[in-house]
Amino acid sequence: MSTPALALEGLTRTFTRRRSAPRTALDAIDLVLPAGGVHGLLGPNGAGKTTLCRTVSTVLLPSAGRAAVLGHDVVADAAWVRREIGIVFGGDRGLYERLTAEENLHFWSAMHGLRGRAARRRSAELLERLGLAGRARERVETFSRGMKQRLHLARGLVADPSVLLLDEPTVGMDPVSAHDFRGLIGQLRSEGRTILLTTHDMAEAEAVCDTVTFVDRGRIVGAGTPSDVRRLLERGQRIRVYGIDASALAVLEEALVGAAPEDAVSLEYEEGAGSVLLTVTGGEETVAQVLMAIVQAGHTAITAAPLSLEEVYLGLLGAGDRGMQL
Ligand SMILES: Nc1ncnc2c1ncn2[C@@H]1O[C@H](COP(=O)(O)OP(=O)(O)OP(=O)(O)O)[C@@H](O)[C@H]1O
Repeated sequence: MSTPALALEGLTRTFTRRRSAPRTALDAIDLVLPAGGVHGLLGPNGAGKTTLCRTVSTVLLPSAGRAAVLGHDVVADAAWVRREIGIVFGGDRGLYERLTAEENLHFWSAMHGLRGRAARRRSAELLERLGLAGRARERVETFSRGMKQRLHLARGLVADPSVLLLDEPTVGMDPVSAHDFRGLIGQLRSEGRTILLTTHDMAEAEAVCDTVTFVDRGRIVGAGTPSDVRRLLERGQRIRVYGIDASALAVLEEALVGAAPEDAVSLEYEEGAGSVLLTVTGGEETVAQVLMAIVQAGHTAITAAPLSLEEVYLGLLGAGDRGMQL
């Protein structure tokens, strides 16, 4: 097998602070990602995505375990790793707002050892490529979120890295800019680069990634391909049962006991509407058993709809403690 782009072995990062208990942001992560392609790291706020990017990019030291980029250890071979990777963080960090786009890129080119004409050529190339040539001489503070993110990406590409870490790059962008930015990610992929993309947007992961790894509370809770994600989306239903009063509710609750695992069904009684909303997470079989139990309890006024991305995602994260496999 060729050298993986990223190999994490028991990677752990704990933050210790004087007055509070230590916080484990990465908890013994094992992960191998092949060279080439877009690899998504999906997780909610606080999952550990940024800490992982910062550790892999040598900004933070691991507390335990190891991480290697293209076979080079991020601690022992930090200088090599820094040369070989590009980092793009979402949000406002890392750009000099008072400088123009061009000045920012000249600065970052200089940081990578490019001077004079070489720096100017590289900056011009990147500004052109990222659709910013027309605004090259304007201050970054006048840019939209999408333009700033494209400039961030230009900055990440200055050293022509083979591995790019994109940490929530489309956060705060309008849908059109986010769509265009995903197009750029596709282009970078087709040039043979490896892209690690963190996001909390499941649809984004499905749209651009070759593999997705779900993280929650510093641990990996699932991994698979976008078609696994698609299957997840098709999993589970929201079922509404009408014509329910308090006594019918008790009967229905009883009928559901044993029909499906307890944590696969959540029930919300809407007294005013006289209906019950059941959120069922699980495969087709679980949904079928729940529907059967409802019908057997004497109800036929039922509607069912697939779960939203958000609901499936939360269901998956909830399953993390049980060691979920996609
Ligand atoms: N410098 C730090 N000092 C103390 N705790 C930290 C530090 N950086 C991160 N943490 C904690 O580590 C955990 C993981 O944070 P991290 O920023 O890596 O998550 P994330 O998945 O990137 O979330 P977000 O999407 O909100 O950026 C959180 O509980 C966070 O509070």
